[in-house]
Amino acid sequence: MSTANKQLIQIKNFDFSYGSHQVLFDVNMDIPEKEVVAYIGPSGCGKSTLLRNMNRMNDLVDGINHKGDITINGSSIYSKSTDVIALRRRVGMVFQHSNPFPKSIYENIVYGLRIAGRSNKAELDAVVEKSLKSAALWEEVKDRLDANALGLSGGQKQRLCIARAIACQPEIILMDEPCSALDPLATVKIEELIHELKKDFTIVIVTHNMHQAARVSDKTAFFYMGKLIEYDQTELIFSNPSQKQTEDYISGRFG
Ligand SMILES: Nc1ncnc2c1ncn2[C@@H]1O[C@H](COP(=O)(O)OP(=O)(O)OP(=O)(O)O)[C@@H](O)[C@H]1O
Repeated sequence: MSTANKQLIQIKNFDFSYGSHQVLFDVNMDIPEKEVVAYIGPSGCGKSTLLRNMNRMNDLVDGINHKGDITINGSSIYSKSTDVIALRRRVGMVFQHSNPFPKSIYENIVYGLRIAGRSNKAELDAVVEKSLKSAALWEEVKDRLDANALGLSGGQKQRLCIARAIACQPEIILMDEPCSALDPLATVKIEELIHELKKDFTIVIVTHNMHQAARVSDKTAFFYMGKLIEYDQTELIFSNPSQKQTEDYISGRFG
């Protein structure tokens, strides 16, 4: 049973502000290992901000403040001893608009490994094949690994970005509206991929697409104005939410 999975990520009494603008209020949430959690809620409710805190991407923004904590495997990501680069390797990220580097398909995948000083060709070749297979892209690109990644289709570029994240052997993959720029067919492929990936990874996905949240996730969190209103099994959220705001949102009455 998926509910028996251990809690990998714990978000505790988490507040977050950009300067004087507080955008998250006392968020508490446990995320189980090897499950998919969807963040839903109206625009500006703080979903992406929370996601970007989980690998400290927000550190790059000036004037930010947080209270509370986020732990992974029991260790605070904010502790003085946290190596932020290593954290971002453990907690990979895929963005709304795919962002391959203007390099070959091969070099995109091994980019993180090269930065980490790994240069053994046999090792890199193996990582490229494994990562592209995991991202369901290998068959489409195995004969043109030296081709520029910018020549791939939108859906292929997004799967390449997922493969690039996988190559760093993360435990967690954060996805910020990964399908919003894709056509329905490419979206289906990514959703099927998410099902496969959860065998090996814990996935948190921000989506505006209610059907997508219902299809891909085990648990769903509904946010409204920076507060976590409801967090439960996806089936329950979509069939019998306990909060009226959740019901109004998923039934399209607001947002
Ligand atoms: N870098 C930033 N600097 C200042 N304010 C920001 C920054 N990023 C986001 N915000 C503000 O924080 C609030 C929450 O934004 P966030 O992007 O987290 O919401 P969201 O729920 O993901 O929205 P959307 O669904 O539209 O992407 C918004 O008011 C937004 O304007």
